[in-house]
Amino acid sequence: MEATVRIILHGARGRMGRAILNVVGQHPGVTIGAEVDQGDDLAAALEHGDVLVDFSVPAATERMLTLCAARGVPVVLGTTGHEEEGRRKIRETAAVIPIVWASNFSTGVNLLFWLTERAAEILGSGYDVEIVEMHHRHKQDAPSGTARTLAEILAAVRRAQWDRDIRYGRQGLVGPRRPEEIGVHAVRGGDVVGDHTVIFAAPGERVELVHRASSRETFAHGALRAARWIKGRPAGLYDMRDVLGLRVRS
Ligand SMILES: NC(=O)C1=CN([C@@H]2O[C@H](COP(=O)(O)OP(=O)(O)OC[C@H]3O[C@@H](n4cnc5c(N)ncnc54)[C@H](OP(=O)(O)O)[C@@H]3O)[C@@H](O)[C@H]2O)C=CC1
Ligand SMILES: O=C(O)C1=N[C@H](C(=O)O)C[C@H](O)C1
Repeated sequence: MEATVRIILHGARGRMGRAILNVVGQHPGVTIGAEVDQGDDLAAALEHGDVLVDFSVPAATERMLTLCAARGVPVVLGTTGHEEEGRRKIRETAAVIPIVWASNFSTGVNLLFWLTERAAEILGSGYDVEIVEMHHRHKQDAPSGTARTLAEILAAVRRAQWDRDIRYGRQGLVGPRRPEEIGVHAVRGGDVVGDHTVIFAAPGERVELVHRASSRETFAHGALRAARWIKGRPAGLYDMRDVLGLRVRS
């Protein structure tokens, strides 16, 4: 008999919260213990579940993590758009409780992360790399968390310097492209769930790795899979590549 996992859903009335509520019935042993949004009593809600799943806003992260750490509640963290201070809080809290922090919970995007790392290693510095993402008109943060993760992967393989080499969009007399640049471009419009393209361009050829999400339920399934995975883990910072077994350890 499999253990049950009761979810505290933070951001329950949002687009992702609703997607999770739509699919949770397809995950045997996973139930919703509490639904929390802005203005609800998160501290009280934490008494009704084993794992908190968060798809809300970056401004809510600090308090949410403080409460979860105090009560030993593991966190599956999907919210994107944190500044450095918020990112630091997530890393520090992972010393106390287990956190799966993933900019994208879809299996396909996590394969894209893996393929991007391999392609960057194989193609090398002779190829110019650019990332293009497109999302719906309501998205608050840019570039997407997924685009940031892709840029981090490329920067690590190419030993790029983040502040100098990450190039967000281009405008004006920018001059020729420096080979070290990693271009990151955000497009917004309509109801696009989430598209990401990584371009490797050299004289004479171009490789493009593309992922297109057509339903938020793909992220919801991944987040529920992560919730089941994290229950009972030791404190630490994990991501979806750990959950899926795609982590390459050197
Ligand atoms: N990692 C991944 O795979 C994915 C990540 N995301 C990320 O998830 C986040 C949410 O996306 P989405 O669902 O589209 O956004 P929505 O704006 O649809 O939902 C956000 C939800 O958070 C609630 N909220 C706002 N402030 C607080 C607060 N202080 N405490 C608790 N809840 C709060 C909102 O309530 P109210 O409306 O009342 O303000 C709303 O219900 C974004 O950062 C997005 O980038 C999205 C998809 C996949
Ligand atoms: O806000 C969204 O919608 C999405 N956000 C995540 C991101 O910022 O990467 C993941 C997905 O692309 C949808």
